[in-house]
Amino acid sequence: MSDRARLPLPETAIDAACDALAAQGWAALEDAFPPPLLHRLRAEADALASTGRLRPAGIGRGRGHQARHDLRGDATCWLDDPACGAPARDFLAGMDALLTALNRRLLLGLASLEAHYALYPPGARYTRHLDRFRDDDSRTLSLVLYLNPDWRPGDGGELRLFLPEGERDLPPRFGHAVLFLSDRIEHEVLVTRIPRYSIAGWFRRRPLDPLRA
Ligand SMILES: O=C(O)CCC(=O)C(=O)O
Ligand SMILES: [Fe+2]
Repeated sequence: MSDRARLPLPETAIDAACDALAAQGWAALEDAFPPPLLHRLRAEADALASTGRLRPAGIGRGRGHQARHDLRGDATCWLDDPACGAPARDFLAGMDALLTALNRRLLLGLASLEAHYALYPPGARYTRHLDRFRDDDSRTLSLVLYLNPDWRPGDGGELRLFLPEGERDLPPRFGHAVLFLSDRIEHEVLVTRIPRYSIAGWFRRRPLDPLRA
């Protein structure tokens, strides 16, 4: 079966994710993505890394943007960059279907997804933060998909969620994904000991005042 035929994600996985999002503000999606697509995404991320297309990320937005490698050590490339090809397009097309399903079930009013490949080199981390910018509240639902076939316990790079009941560490295992409410769930990427690959994305609502966005 082609990747396209296996996307959107299985209805059962989407239903379970919506239930978890409504109940607790976050959801793990384990093994919902087709492995051939995951391997193509990882190959594209490797190619971007080896051709210098991944750029050091920063924190904040617009004039508040700063490079702070002590706080955030990943390098990124947006999936709509001309350097990205069919794997990124197939992923984005599948996520369009997920967006529609999320809107139908949870009435979130999501309008678009922005997503980037991210590579955290050994020693990198991303300290505790919320994904919503102070001056832009359109990021609504965060999505992270992990692309690390060789990850083993002890390699680090877990995503730590700060939840009312305590901390929860999610390993960046190949094909695992997590969704969480961007304005609600504080999180942190623990120091990784291996190169850690992912796609991080944000489903956005239309800004309330598009002229100011
Ligand atoms: O890669 C992850 O697990 C989370 C990344 C993250 O928090 C971000 O890019 O805002
Ligand atoms: Fe984040």
